[in-house]
Amino acid sequence: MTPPPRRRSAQRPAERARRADPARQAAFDTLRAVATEDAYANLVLPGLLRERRITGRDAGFATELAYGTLRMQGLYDAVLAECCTRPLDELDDGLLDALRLGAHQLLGMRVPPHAAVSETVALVRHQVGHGPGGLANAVLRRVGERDVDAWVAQLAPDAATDPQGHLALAHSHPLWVVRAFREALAGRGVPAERLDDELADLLAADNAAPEVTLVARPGLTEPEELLAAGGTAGRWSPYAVRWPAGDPGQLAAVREGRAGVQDEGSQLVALALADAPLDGRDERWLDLCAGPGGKAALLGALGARRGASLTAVELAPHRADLVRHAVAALGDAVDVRAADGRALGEQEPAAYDRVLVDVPCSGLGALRRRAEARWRRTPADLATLAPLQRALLASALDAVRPGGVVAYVTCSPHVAETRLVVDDVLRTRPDVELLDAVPLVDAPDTSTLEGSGTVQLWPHRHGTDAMFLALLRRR
Ligand SMILES: C[S@@+](CC[C@H](N)C(=O)[O-])C[C@H]1O[C@@H](n2cnc3c(N)ncnc32)[C@H](O)[C@@H]1O
Repeated sequence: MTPPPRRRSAQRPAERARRADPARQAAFDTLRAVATEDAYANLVLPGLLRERRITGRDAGFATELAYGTLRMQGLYDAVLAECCTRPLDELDDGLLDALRLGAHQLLGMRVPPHAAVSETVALVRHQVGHGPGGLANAVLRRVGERDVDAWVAQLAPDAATDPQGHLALAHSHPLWVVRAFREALAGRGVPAERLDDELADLLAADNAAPEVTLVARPGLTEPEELLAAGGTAGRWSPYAVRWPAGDPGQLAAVREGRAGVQDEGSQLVALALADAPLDGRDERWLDLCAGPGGKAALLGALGARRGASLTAVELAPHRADLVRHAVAALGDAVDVRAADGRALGEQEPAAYDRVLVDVPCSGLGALRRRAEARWRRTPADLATLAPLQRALLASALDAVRPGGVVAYVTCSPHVAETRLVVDDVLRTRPDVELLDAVPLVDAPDTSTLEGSGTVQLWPHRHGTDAMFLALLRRR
């Protein structure tokens, strides 16, 4: 992708400093694309690394620098504001991004302070100008006077009187997200005296780089093939293999669609739907929100082994293409359609035996994967998503036959997207009952709430995304 245009102050060429090193430059360009093009860092950076042939340790450095800086931006901005004589919103945008990168090298990575400062100053001089280079030098020297714990102690609200405000700054999450997570943990039965500790663990897990997990699609390959290539066994899913390092796209099984990259939480919810007890016919499965197709590929593979076909519906045509790609190795066992899932229940009432409705959601359960997401999402998103989630679930329930099972899934633990949606449907549809999903998910502590029947996975407990699952049966 093309890096965003660079703003440069007028100066003679002789004053231009040496180029920044390629890894820092790639991280900087990623931050600029996120800010100016609404881009996703996890899509931009790998492209830049490939294009510029940045590999190995340098690629690892650029990745940690870009993603870590984006995650920790809330904390770093507070530190930078303290160290800068001018308000941050008056700074050149590129300068501010470079300062954030410098702060992460000083406070979040083991970069020697002199290198963190001098390389960032070189980046600023090259990208922004000579004068701002001086400012960057002064600000970063002040940032480096304390370590991250000392900065948190100085700048965060008092943990005793404002525990959530403290955690929000210390773990660099927006306060509304911290509050939503706390409510979600409390709603899952975490006792009051443990809430803030568990909340801190959850926020910390969001700031750690997630490991790559593969799925060996049943019938197409075995986990052994991936283990022999260097993976280690997954924790919960029998099809999961943890991939330690390197590009899994280089594996033949992944290239050929016999395996894929998939979080273990996503595998577990698809497996729970496939394993849910069912009387009678079990031949027609449906995935109502299929793009980009990870769960469709696993369900399609599981179904094919049992003689069931899968229909995969996705609204966005380009995402329907991604689903086609993901399920290509399954041949005609999966029928992919670009269509509005909200209409399907009316178009094909009571036609399916098992239905997955993995609704569009805030993604608050996958913040560790999308470094910038926490700063983009707002509480207003939940209001937009709520009617869509309810309409898709209603359509899924209409599309399933009496006796059939619907899995309502979100990649968010927010009560508005999980419990409230399920409570509403159980209140308004007497033809729907909640099944106990907990025994169908082979992982511990998915519900500390006795008898809730729904499953909540957590990054800090399970190492998965915070997936939510409710299994509903049409009576
Ligand atoms: C959470 S994602 C699904 C992830 C997918 N199950 C997987 O495992 O790869 C939700 C998907 O629903 C799609 N979507 C949104 N509105 C839809 C609608 N009305 N009908 C069908 N799909 C929709 C989005 O484009 C998005 O691809």
